[in-house]
Amino acid sequence: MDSSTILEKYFPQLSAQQKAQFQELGNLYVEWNEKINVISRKDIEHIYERHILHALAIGKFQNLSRKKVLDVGTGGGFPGIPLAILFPDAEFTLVDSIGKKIKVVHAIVDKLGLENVDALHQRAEKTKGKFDFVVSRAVTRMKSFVHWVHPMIQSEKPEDNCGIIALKGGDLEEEMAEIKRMYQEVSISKYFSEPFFETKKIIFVPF
Ligand SMILES: C[S@@+](CC[C@H](N)C(=O)[O-])C[C@H]1O[C@@H](n2cnc3c(N)ncnc32)[C@H](O)[C@@H]1O
Repeated sequence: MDSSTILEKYFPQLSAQQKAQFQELGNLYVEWNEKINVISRKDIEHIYERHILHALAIGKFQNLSRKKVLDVGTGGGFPGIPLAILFPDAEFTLVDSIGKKIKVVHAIVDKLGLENVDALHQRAEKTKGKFDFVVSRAVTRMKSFVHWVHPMIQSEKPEDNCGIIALKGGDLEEEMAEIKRMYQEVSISKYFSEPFFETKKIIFVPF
């Protein structure tokens, strides 16, 4: 499986180390997905587009360099692991309530030598610490999500941006009306031209 074409098209500044890590990442998911289902099996052949590039859309929306980032309900590491490769100077904490998924995250992080990722087997609501951004994909409705994570969001520098950045799809009007907060919706097609992204959105809830 070759990552270079699709990732380098949108991220031409990747270092040789990042390119090698992304290349290895696809191979590791193929290997692990045979043992533990972290990605829908029919999707594994599209891992670079539908999972890795999808996760990296967050990096197009917000520069996470030197930020503290929490990925809630990371499953096998999405969006956290691709973002940790893209932003080696940011600190990532990945949590999931299913232990075997965190086991996959640990194995992948070790194999890639990622030093900026901490992966914890725990429920989102129990997470300790403060983060600039909480990211997620496909975890729960935004109303519950805001409730879980709002105590954990706080920028160390009050003048900086902070909040929730979620990858979502489809019609979100009803779901987002429930949160009764300001938010921003950005179509991922703005960044990536593949038809897969036509219905995909980034939702930013500032805090
Ligand atoms: C559909 S999967 C998505 C996984 C990953 N974010 C992705 O996009 O591939 C949802 C994940 O959220 C996790 N999850 C759901 N509720 C959670 C909670 N309260 N705390 C931590 N993890 C939770 C589940 O265990 C599951 O791994």
